[in-house]
Amino acid sequence: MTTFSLEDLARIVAERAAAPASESYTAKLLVDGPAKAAKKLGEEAVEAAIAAVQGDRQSLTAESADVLYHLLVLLQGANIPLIDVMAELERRTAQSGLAEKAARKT
Ligand SMILES: N=c1c2ncn([C@@H]3O[C@H](COP(=O)(O)OP(=O)(O)OP(=O)(O)O)[C@@H](O)[C@H]3O)c2ncn1[C@@H]1O[C@H](COP(=O)(O)O)[C@@H](O)[C@H]1O
Repeated sequence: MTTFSLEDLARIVAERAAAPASESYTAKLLVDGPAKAAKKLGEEAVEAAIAAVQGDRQSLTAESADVLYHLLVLLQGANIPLIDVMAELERRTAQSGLAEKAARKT
């Protein structure tokens, strides 16, 4: 059991964004520009999907961590606070995904 949260990681990412790129992978990704972080996020998402299809729980756990970390770096670079994403997710709790999909098709 851990009390470590995505908010905790987002805080670390925000702090490391200001570090020299030679000392921080986070800072290096951000200095390289949004396309670099976006590419890494895409790669990690594909690796997570492959691990899921293969039923590899250990890899899926590790790749999911990579996906979440790289998503937070991408959000940091785009100046989108994690709380905005959480607010969007909270807004969606008012409706089931299937109902939302059906509403879009009419
Ligand atoms: N959670 C992570 C995290 N997850 C993954 N990674 C890095 O993401 C990279 C994953 O890419 P790959 O597996 O493709 O490895 P790679 O081939 O070296 O990557 P590239 O050369 O293609 O960029 C690795 O270098 C990992 O070390 C992370 N780097 C940092 N963090 C967190 O960010 C904090 C600050 O890190 P720095 O910014 O490096 O100080 C750390 O203490 C962690 O809490």
